[in-house]
Amino acid sequence: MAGSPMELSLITEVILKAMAKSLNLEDNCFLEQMGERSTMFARFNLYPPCPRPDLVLGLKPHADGSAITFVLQDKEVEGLRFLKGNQWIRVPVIPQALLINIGDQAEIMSNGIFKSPVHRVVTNSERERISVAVFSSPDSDKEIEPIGRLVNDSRPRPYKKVKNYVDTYFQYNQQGKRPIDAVRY
Ligand SMILES: O=C(O)CCC(=O)C(=O)O
Ligand SMILES: [Fe+2]
Repeated sequence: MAGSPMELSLITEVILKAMAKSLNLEDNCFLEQMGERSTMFARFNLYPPCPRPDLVLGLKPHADGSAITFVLQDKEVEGLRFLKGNQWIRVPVIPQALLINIGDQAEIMSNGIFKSPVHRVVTNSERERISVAVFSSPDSDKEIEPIGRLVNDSRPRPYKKVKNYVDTYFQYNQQGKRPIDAVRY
């Protein structure tokens, strides 16, 4: 499995460079905001079987606080859903695949061009499900902000400069609010 911290930090670099390229920006512009000491933390999720999936979620709706997130899903049991419009879209099981998700900090750096999608996990009445999520975030001492070239009259800048967004994220999440709203003008 691709998944050692070294490999994931290399993949983070490749993805952030490709994202910058796709917007005709300097390859390293997102990476520079990540700083020298960008961080990665892993969350291991275990969703036990639940007799009432209609009543109980495995993980409540949220968007990730990272720049990007890697998710290694269960090899057999699906459960992840992304919100598109007002519909929850099912993510299929693809054994060994790493799902890469955009987090709030990539939304901020890209001035909202890349969206950090809301997602949730449903429970399964018969089977347990496991997943591993690795959150790749900027150095907590580094200030991030929308890249200057992405700010213009038709896309004014909705986000303030922010440092240590992960802290804000957890405070807001705790209160049941969408953390990215804390850094909007
Ligand atoms: O269990 C999953 O597939 C996704 C987990 C997730 O969204 C998270 O840990 O933030
Ligand atoms: Fe998530």
